[in-house]
Amino acid sequence: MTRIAVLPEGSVSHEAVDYLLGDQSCELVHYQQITEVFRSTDSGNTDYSVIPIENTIDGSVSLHMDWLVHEVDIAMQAEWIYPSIQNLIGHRKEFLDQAGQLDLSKITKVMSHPVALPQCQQFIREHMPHAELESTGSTAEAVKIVKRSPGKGWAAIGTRLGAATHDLDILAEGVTDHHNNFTRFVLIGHHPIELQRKPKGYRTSVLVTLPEDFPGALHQVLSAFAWRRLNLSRIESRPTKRQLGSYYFYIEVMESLESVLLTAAFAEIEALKCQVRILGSYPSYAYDKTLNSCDEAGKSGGVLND
Ligand SMILES: O=C(O)C(=O)Cc1ccccc1
Repeated sequence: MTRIAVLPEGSVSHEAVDYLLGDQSCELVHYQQITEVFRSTDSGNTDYSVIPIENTIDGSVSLHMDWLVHEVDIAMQAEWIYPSIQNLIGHRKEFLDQAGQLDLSKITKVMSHPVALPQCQQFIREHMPHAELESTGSTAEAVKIVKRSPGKGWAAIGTRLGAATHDLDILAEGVTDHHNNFTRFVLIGHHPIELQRKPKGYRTSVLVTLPEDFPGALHQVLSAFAWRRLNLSRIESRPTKRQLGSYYFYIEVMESLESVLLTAAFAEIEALKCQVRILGSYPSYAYDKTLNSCDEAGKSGGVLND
């Protein structure tokens, strides 16, 4: 059976891969840290890894992008987006006032994944301005730590599945500051994956490194796509880590590598003496909330007082 490495049970990544797979059965292998998720497919222990790479509010997940580029050589085989509708989770009875109402200002520490905390900044500032913030390897790990530490006034930001997995209370739901909050995930592996779901299109991700001392090089790279009417969905510069001021460009094109237009564009870019490294050419799946049993969208956010 296909084995897929993913962050712990109850993490956003776990919900997201469940959603992508639907009824398709695969064995999920859970790891505490994203570096272990990467290594697992790199060493052949699993066939694929689930990696969150971009978020509506926080932008690129730089650590994960850097691992994809510098630490492993594993192709992107699918991408999809999934909503991050986070919840505040804790031991409810710790935060009740004398009237039996939930008082979130009693919370002393909020723990979560570093991508989830910035998504809920305003909510945290408004309801628990004095709480300390602490990053964990995943939202699910934060829930687990809170579960094991009753009486300390700690709370976690995490998923419904995380609260259910660790049998902890949801204190407030939909606590992200912007409700149109999605995360883009990629499935990386050494072979294409057959999914039952129908893709909405194809994408190709590529790294382009410009030659030194070449005025207008980026302009010419972009022209190779533009005049062929190839749409780009993302472009980002990242340090090569070789010397200060040296960057590569991560570019996503909304086209499959089977397109002759795209291969011609890459040939043109290489003729400009740029280095082209293809990270993957893969199907892209749209989000359809009618297919999602975990979906909390549509619920009004707020503190749960009953
Ligand atoms: O920590 C998790 O649950 C993850 O899967 C990483 C993450 C965190 C926040 C938004 C999307 C993914």
